[in-house]
Amino acid sequence: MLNYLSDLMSALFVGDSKNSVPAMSLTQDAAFVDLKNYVEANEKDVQLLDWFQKDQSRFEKFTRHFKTPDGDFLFDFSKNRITDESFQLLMKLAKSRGVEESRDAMFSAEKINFTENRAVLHVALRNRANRPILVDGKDVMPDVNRVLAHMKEFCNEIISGQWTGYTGKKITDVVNIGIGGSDLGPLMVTESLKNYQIGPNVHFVSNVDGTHVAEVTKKLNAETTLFIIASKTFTTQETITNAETAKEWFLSKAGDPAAVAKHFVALSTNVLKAVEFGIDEKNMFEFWDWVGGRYSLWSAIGLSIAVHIGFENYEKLLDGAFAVDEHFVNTPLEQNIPVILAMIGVLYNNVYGAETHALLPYDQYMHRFAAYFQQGDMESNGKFVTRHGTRVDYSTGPIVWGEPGTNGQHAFYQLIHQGTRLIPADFIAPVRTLNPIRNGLHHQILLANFLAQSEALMKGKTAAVAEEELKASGMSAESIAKILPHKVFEGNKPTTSIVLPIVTPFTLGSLIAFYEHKIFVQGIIWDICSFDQWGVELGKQLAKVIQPELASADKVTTHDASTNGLIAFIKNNNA
Ligand SMILES: O=P(O)(O)OC[C@H]1O[C@@H](O)[C@H](O)[C@@H](O)[C@@H]1O
Repeated sequence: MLNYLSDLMSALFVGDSKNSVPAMSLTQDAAFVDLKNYVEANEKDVQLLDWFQKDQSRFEKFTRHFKTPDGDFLFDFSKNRITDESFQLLMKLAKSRGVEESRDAMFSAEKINFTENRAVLHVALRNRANRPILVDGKDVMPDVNRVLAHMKEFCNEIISGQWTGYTGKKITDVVNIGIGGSDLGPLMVTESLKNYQIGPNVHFVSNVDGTHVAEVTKKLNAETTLFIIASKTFTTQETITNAETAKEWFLSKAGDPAAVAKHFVALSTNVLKAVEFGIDEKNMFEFWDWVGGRYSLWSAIGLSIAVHIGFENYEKLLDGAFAVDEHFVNTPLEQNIPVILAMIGVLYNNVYGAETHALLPYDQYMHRFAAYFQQGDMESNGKFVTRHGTRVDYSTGPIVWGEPGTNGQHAFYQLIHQGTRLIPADFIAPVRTLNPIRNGLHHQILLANFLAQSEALMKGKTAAVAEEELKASGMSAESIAKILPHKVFEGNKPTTSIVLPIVTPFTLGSLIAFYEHKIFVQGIIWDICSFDQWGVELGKQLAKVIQPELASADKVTTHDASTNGLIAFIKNNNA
C-alpha cells in the first residue's frame, strides 16, 4: 500500500519534470557513498592545522572572491574539513544530484514547488536584466515592473511629504504588520540598513500577543502614522487580528473612516481579501503565488524597506541579489559560492553528523540576520519526506541559530569551543564599518575578535601549552594538575569566514542571495521540496479548535490529559 502510494505521488508530481532527480536515496547515491567512505577513511581524524602545514596554497585554493561595485567579498572556506579530494567528491555529488538541472528548472519557471503546483520565482523579482520569464506561457516581467513602479511612486510621495495623513501632516512613522516571511525580511533588512534611512521610521508588529501592537502604537501619533498590512494570503490570523486592532486604534484617534485610505496600505497576493478589509485598491501592492513567503522581501513585501531607505537604495538591494543570481547560474560548480557553501554544509550534516549551523555576523546592524535565516533555512529544509514521497534515511535541514559577535562570545561560544558537539559556523564580517568612531577603534576590536575566534576554534590549545601558561602564572603543581584538563581546547572546529567590504544595500542583497541559493542547493541534494511549509499548518488547525474552548465556561475533556490539564489550569486561574 505504502509503495503504491509513493509510486502514485511520484507519477503525479515528480513525473517527467526535468527537475526530477534520480529516484535514488542520497545514501544510495554512489557519489555520496564515495564521499562518505573517503572522508571516514582519510579525513575524519585529521587536524585542520596539519592540512595548512602540509599545503602552503590551502588558503588560496579554498577562497573565492565576489566583486561588487562596493568592493570585493572574500569567502574563506579553508578552515573547513575539506581537502582537494573531498572537495572534488562534494562537487561530484552536486553533479550527481542534478543541482545544475534543478537550478535551471527554477530559473526557467518550472513548477518545482510541486506540492502547491507553483513556480519558485523570487529571482524574477530581481531580474534586473528584465529577461522574459514565462509562467504558464505569460511573461511575468511586465507585472513585476508595474508593481516596482508603483512602489517607487509611493516611496517618493511618502518621503517627499507629498503624501499626507488625515490632518495634512507628513508621514513620520510606518508600521509593518505581518508575520513570518511578511515580517522577518523587512525587519532584518531595515535593521541592517538603518544607516541608509532617508524616509520615515519603521516599526514592526508581528506577534499576536497584544503587547506587541500595544507597545508599538503607544509611541505613535495617528496623524503621521502609516500602516502597511503585509500578508501573502491575507488570511493569517495573527496579521489580520493585529491589522484590525491597528484600525480600531487609528479610528479611535481619527474618528472618520474615510481617513483610513491615507493610513493603511496592503501588500498581498489576495486583492479580494485586502479590499474586503477596507484597503483602497489603489493602495494595494500586489505580488504572486510564485513568490514564497520567506523569499518575499524582493517583492511588494519589501515596501517598508523601500520607504525607509528610499527606492534607489531598495533597487540596489535587488541589484546585489541579481549579481549573485547571475553568478549562481553562470559559474562552474567548483567556483560557485552558493554551491560550495551548500556542499560543505552537506558534508557536516550527512557525513560528520552535525545538527546545527551557526550564523555569526560581526556587525551590529545585522543583529536579526540569523533569525531571518532561521525561517529561510528551517522552513525550507525542515522536511522528512523526499520529493518521491518516501521517508528520508538521512538528516536534512540543520538547526540554524546565532547572535551577533561579540555578544555571542560572552554567551554561547563556550559550548562551541569546549562542548561535545560539532558546530559548523559562518563568521560574517565587514572590512569597513559604517560607524568608524574613535578613529575606528571599535571596529578594530570587533575584527580582532572575529579573527581570533575562528583561529581559536581551529587551533585549540594543547595540554602542553596550557600547562606552560599555568606554570608561568606561578601556580603550584598540585593546582595545575587539578585545573589542566579544563584549560584544554581540542580545536579542529570548522568555520567559514565571509568578509564583505561594507554593509550596503548592494552587498546585503548579495549576501542574502548567497544563502538563499545555498538553501536551494541543499534541498536538491536531500531530494526534498524546499518551497512549501505544510509543517506549520497542524498547530494552526488545533489552535482554531482550542480558542473557543478557552472562551467557553465548560470543562474541556476532548484532548490528551496534558492539554486538558493546561486548559483547565489557565481557565481556573483567569478569574
Ligand atoms: O504572508 P502571510 O500569508 O500572512 O504568511 C505569513 C507566514 O505564515 C506562516 O504560516 C508561514 O509559515 C510563513 O511561510 C509565512 O511567511
